[in-house]
Amino acid sequence: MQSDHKLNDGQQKAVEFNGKHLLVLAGAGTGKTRTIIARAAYLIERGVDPSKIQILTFTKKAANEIVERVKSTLPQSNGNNLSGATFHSWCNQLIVRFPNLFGAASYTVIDPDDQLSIMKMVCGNHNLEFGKLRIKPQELIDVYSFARNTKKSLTESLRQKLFKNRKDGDTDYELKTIKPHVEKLLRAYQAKKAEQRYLDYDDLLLVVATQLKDNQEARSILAQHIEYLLVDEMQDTNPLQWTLLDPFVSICKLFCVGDDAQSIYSFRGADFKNVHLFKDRVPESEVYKLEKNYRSTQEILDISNWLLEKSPIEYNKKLEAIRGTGELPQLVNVSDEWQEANWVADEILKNYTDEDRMFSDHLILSRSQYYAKSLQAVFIRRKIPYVTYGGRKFMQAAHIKDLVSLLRIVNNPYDEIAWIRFLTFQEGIGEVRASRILQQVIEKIDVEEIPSIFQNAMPGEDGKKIAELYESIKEKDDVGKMVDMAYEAMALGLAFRYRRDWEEKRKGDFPVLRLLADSYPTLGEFIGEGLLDNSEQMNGVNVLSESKLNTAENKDHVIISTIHSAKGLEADVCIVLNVSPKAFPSAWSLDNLEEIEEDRRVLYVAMTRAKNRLILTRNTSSITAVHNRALPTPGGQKTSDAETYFLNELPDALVEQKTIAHQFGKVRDAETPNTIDLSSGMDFS
Ligand SMILES: Nc1ncnc2c1ncn2[C@@H]1O[C@H](COP(=O)(O)OP(=O)(O)OP(=O)(O)O)[C@@H](O)[C@H]1O
Repeated sequence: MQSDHKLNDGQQKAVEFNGKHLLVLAGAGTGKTRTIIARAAYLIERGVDPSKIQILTFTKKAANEIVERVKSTLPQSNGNNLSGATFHSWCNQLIVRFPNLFGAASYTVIDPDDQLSIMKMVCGNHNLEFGKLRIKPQELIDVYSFARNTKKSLTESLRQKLFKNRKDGDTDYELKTIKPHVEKLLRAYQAKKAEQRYLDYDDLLLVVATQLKDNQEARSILAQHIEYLLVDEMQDTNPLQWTLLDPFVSICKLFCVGDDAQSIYSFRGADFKNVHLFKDRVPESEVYKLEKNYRSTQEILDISNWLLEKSPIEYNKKLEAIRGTGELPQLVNVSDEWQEANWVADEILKNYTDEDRMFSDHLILSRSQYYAKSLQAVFIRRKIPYVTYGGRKFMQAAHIKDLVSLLRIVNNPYDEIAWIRFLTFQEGIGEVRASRILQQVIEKIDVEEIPSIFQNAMPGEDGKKIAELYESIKEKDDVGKMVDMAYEAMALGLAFRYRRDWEEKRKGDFPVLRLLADSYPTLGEFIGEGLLDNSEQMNGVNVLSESKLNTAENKDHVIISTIHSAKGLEADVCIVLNVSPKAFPSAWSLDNLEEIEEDRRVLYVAMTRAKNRLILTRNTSSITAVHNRALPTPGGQKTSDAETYFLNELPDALVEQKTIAHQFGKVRDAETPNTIDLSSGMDFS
């Protein structure tokens, strides 16, 4: 066997497991992925028909990668019929392949955007409003999907999704008031789906699961087609997925791998009971453990182990490095995200030139793709090629889309989506009036006439101002200046529309947008790239999106990923951004122990991606900012961001700390503070 296929005794034992069902429960970097790949190859080598092996993973990317790696270990064409898929796409394939059995052949699968459109139709484009509470159609979809995935009641799902799981009298009262209205809308949504023969993603799983549970014939038909089900990332499966897997216990043999300490999808209903209760739930099953970590050096595992030990949950895990010792992880204190972005860029360029590392040796992780936006702007400016994985793209954020809609009209007056967005952004214009105006545009579509269309649409000062704005943006030939101008004109409206989190979250994006715009020669290119980002979703999972510095010839790039999309990834140098108070755990999680612990696992996943060098950055302004804030817990005690901050009691010996000097250099102050004399400078004579 080649070294890439070598297995240790524990892995080998799992691969050759001869019983019925097996769960391999093992820590980060212990070779779970390697084991699942070797298991598939082993079965095929033993004569199992590859088309009777189904590999299930969380993302399409992971499925393809595992299938390709299995094939590469086998003599040519032996693994050709091996199939790897996500739960959703597998169920879709089954529905199509067995049209009579599942009875859903003439149905159309709808994606989350279509789901939202249907819900909007059902709500009549209105948000539900009850006193202070406003429920948007998207939130209704989320509640509906959460309830079905977790198998929780509507009341419980509303409580969890809309009321942060609060259990006080006021919340109960509000819940009771809104529930009948929500129920009516959700039932109407279901009726519309049935009427138009639509299946949303969760329906795919439910159709298959229900049929298999209730119908012995269905089970025996599938038993002829599937012998082995290999499930990756078992800790992130949710109750709905378990309902799907459950009938397969009697249909075929299950081989599942997972790590309870890496369970990070409970917001989507993942339930690591699926691993903890495996033995109880699955008859004739066994659980094997793998304990040796092959990925990281011991110092990286020491800080990761320390983080888990601090948890009230017992994971019984202490990772040990096969590779021995290496560098101490670094904790780098920065004063803001721009300084952080520049420092990261310097570090990567230094590694690239002085240490002979490739760009692709670097993995940069953040909680949200959104957080890494300044970094992306700096990378573009400093010509560091990168790709991004996961998360909502910067250009997809609502406030950015609002502003860009004006630029899109300037760029292409036929762009109907942009027209609707821009027009409905204006106060007093709803979708109906916007469509009427759009009609005029489509009829005239003489670029010269656009200012007059604006004026007709909005009689008075507003229309005139917008018409002038349009003309002055059009005259500019510098994309950055166009952004400036659009922002100047729209800032007030934006600040009002997003008043809930404008200062805190959104306003700071416009300098970034400006910087991004500056790096494009034409408005068309700037907009083109922004739009491209929108088409990167497949099956609800984000796939690769490349920066414009990446051409076919340049495949060496840094990966910027959300931690949630970094499952299974590893890199020589791993930089985790903003490991600051308020971020780990998130300020939003502070009143919920389960969420705090999920955040801990998120950080654990991030840290354990590093092979040789782990760098955590921390924003020092938030260290000082948090100390006065205290939030109540449901039990009434006060906890504060400062108290719950994961790195609070981090032993000095586990990291090397650095503080990055401010751009204009460190000043040398006097050692002790002087006193001031306020009676000087006055002549009383
Ligand atoms: N027996 C082995 N010999 C040498 N290297 C190994 C062995 N097993 C695993 N590795 C290496 O260790 C690293 C981690 O393996 P793998 O990705 O399979 O672990 P994992 O348990 O799936 O990790 P995680 O859950 O953290 O994503 C990989 O680089 C892999 O090639």
